[in-house]
Amino acid sequence: MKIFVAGHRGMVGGAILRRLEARKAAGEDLELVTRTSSELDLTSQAAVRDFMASEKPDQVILAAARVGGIHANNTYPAQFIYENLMIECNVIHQAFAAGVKSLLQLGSSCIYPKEAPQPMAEDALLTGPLEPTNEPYAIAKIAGIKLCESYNRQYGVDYRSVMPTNLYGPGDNFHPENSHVLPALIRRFHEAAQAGTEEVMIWGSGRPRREFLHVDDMAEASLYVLGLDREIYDANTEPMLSHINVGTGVDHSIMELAQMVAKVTGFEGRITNDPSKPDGTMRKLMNVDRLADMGWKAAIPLEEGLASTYRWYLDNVESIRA
Ligand SMILES: NC(=O)C1=CN([C@@H]2O[C@H](COP(=O)(O)OP(=O)(O)OC[C@H]3O[C@@H](n4cnc5c(N)ncnc54)[C@H](OP(=O)(O)O)[C@@H]3O)[C@@H](O)[C@H]2O)C=CC1
Ligand SMILES: C[C@H]1O[C@H](OP(=O)(O)OP(=O)(O)OC[C@H]2O[C@@H](n3cnc4c(=O)[nH]c(N)nc43)[C@H](O)[C@@H]2O)[C@@H](O)[C@@H](O)C1=O
Repeated sequence: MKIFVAGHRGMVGGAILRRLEARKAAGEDLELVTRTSSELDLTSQAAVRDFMASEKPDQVILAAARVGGIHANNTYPAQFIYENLMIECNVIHQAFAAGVKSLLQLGSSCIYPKEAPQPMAEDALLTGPLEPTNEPYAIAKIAGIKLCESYNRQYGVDYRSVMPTNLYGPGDNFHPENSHVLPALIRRFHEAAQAGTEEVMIWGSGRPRREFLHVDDMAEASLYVLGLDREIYDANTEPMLSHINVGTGVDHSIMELAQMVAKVTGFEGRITNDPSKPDGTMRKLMNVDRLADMGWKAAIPLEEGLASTYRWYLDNVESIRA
């Protein structure tokens, strides 16, 4: 089985690759193909066509994307919609053209309407307006679902989509502005604890609620969904609804998260709010019943994942990106 993991240097692609490498080391007959973005720019149609035509993988895992937190999405909307649409169109179409029968792509919980009923089930897709801070990214991710659905319908291939909640873990992006909240707070609280600062500011009101899934759970869920028998998959995905939520089913307010990060990093000062920064969606808790019915549940509790991610951050603080 020859598998192309697109985005293997990223947080999710890296975790998926580690799992596949472990399976290969345990004796599974796997050939793993990877390319960095400088070796293969997935926004280039010609480059992706030539790559797929020459490599002809059996399976493709699409974990490459333009990714970032609320500020990055709000500041670079053109890059978020353009690059993600191009990557999805090129990888999905050229995989099909090269005869790839099985593909898994990653979307995001931001595909659901801003006011979707909580917890958000898969059938909430396209039932209302999106959250403005990440609408361009969400539109691209919805297009990815529809691409897979359409190729499945017209050509009978097996292209599946998973919709992760907010992810965190080793290999995350700790950039002070462009990252997601959890790595941003690890860095900010760590630096404040080291410097003996009395106050740490968190963006927005602290009231929005988010669901956090460890990337190792996400990698396991991705390979689980990809490996499911067609009958089990079909039995759990209605016709025309080819995506599956991946989360924990539990959420926390941003202030609760900040208090947890303060504890882990040893910060003992005050936590204050910066109301000039956007809250974004107030709540986006996933309904994860469908994946539970298929037999998969998240295993890493947030407290444990936070502590191990902080240890990873300490071990890698000199070399992490940003
Ligand atoms: N992080 C999160 O909280 C969430 C992530 N997701 C989704 O999960 C997937 C993976 O995200 P994550 O691992 O966090 O993202 P990262 O930013 O950690 O990694 C993304 C990877 O995509 C690759 N990439 C980006 N642009 C290109 C390009 N033009 N050509 C080739 N490769 C490219 C990069 O490769 P290189 O390093 O070689 O430049 C990078 O390693 C994405 O689809 C994302 O939307 C969904 C929900 C939440
Ligand atoms: C995964 C998901 O990620 C993005 O959506 P988001 O969930 O809103 O992302 P976020 O992690 O950046 O913020 C979560 C909450 O936390 C608050 N917050 C506090 N302090 C910091 C802070 O220091 N940094 C950040 N980034 N947020 C902070 C912040 O104001 C917000 O209320 C999407 O654009 C889209 O890309 C997507 O799919």
